[in-house]
Amino acid sequence: MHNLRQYEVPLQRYMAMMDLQERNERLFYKLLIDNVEELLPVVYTPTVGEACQKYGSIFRRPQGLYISLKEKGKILEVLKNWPERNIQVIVVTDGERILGLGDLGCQGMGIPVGKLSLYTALGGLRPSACLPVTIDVGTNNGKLLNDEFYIGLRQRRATGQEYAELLDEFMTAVKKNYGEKVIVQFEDFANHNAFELLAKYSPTHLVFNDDIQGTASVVLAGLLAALKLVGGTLADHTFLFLGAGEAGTGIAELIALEISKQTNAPLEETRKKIWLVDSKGLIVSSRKGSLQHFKKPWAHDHEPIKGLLDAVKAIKPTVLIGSSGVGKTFTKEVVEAMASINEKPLILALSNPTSQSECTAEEAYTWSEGRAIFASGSPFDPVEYNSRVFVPGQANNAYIFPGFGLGLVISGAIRVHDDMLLAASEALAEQVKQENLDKVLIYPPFSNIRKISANIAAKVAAKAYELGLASRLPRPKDLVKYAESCMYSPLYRSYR
Ligand SMILES: O=C([O-])CC(=O)C(=O)O
Ligand SMILES: [Mg+2]
Repeated sequence: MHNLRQYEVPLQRYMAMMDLQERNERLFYKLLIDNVEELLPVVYTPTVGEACQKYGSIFRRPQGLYISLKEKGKILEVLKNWPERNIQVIVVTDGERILGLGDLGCQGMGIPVGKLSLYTALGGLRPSACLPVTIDVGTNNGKLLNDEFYIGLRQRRATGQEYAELLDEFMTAVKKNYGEKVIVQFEDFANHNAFELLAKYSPTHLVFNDDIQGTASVVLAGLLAALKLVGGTLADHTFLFLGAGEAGTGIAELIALEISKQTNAPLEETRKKIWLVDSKGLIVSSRKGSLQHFKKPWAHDHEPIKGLLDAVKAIKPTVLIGSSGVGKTFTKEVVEAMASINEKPLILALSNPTSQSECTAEEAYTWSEGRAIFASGSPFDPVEYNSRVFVPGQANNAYIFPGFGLGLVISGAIRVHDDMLLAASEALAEQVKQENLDKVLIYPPFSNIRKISANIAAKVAAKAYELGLASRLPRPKDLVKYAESCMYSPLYRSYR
């Protein structure tokens, strides 16, 4: 840590950590686990975003497995080339929508690598059981296509049938090579592919889209915890989203599902408390004809409204959620409008990395005169306002996917079910203590994350057993203890 702290530039710390992962994996994990709050922003969001942008020029040794269009017809062979046989989790991207940074082609490899290092450090999966994969179908990023250091195929993205066939060969090869119980986590695909891939492979594979489902679960957990500060039930709230892509519609759907479970009202009804704004304005029924299919459930009856500020004034939300990937969109006027409608406005600026955050923590607290309950996808330091210290929460799927995956592994689950996402949310919300709420913090600190992950894993596994989706029998009695006993620790053995 002493050596690492000599570097002042975050990207240099990232490179030093990647070198360490290559040189001494056990020490890498020991360091990451013991200094999780300090190192998470280095190996993960936000620094991993910059690393992906500059991946070609900082490239030293390959990490992960690249599968390109050139491997078509040979993907099973390529998988067999990977030195580890016993894979439990794959994180795969095609690099088309890396965080809120857009198409970074196969430089997106930083994301599967980073996510999987959290699977090990936060969720306790063995490093050798983790396989990062980047599917290289080209890139539409002109800057990268002309960059002498670009490491991927220099062509525009394959689409349509060519794309679908490559992905299908990959999914088939994965199941053939690793069996039914390998988790495939889709990460940072563009909307048009993300929803389709999830729908297509959910019935036959153990698949999970972190941007749709993981983000939804972590946000729902924060909302459940926030109810202890604002009072009422979820059904008493009105939600407004800026951004109607994977995160926005995924979160909206999970909130609607939870309200429906709590109140026995049908989903079509509970969805009506949730409004979404996209780049063309409020999503309303008159737009239905031209909406992408994943937005259609959110087209409620209302006059058309163009901008976010007018939408806030018209809808009067109690909760404002940013999931558009566009930074600085929660302006002073927007936050002030939220603060004039609500005594304690709940504001979540989820887009990553920090540059894409809808507003900063300081802006949220200052513009709301210290009344906002705020969390963000990327980390922000505590803020002092009017001699009070506010600690912003990090509403990042890193809280959920490692424990969620551990729960799938320890139960031998063969499919993901929405009820498991709800179970994960409840498990995370339970870990928010009064001392956190006293600081207006709606997430627990990351310093306890392995304990949190074990609890999430236990709840997810319990749900898998309940639903008849678990294949590891008999069911262990104490699932928390069992989860903990399965977790990898980078221990140094004593030989004396
Ligand atoms: O990687 C993160 O920090 C969260 C995430 O999945 C994304 O922004 O796409
Ligand atoms: Mg993501």
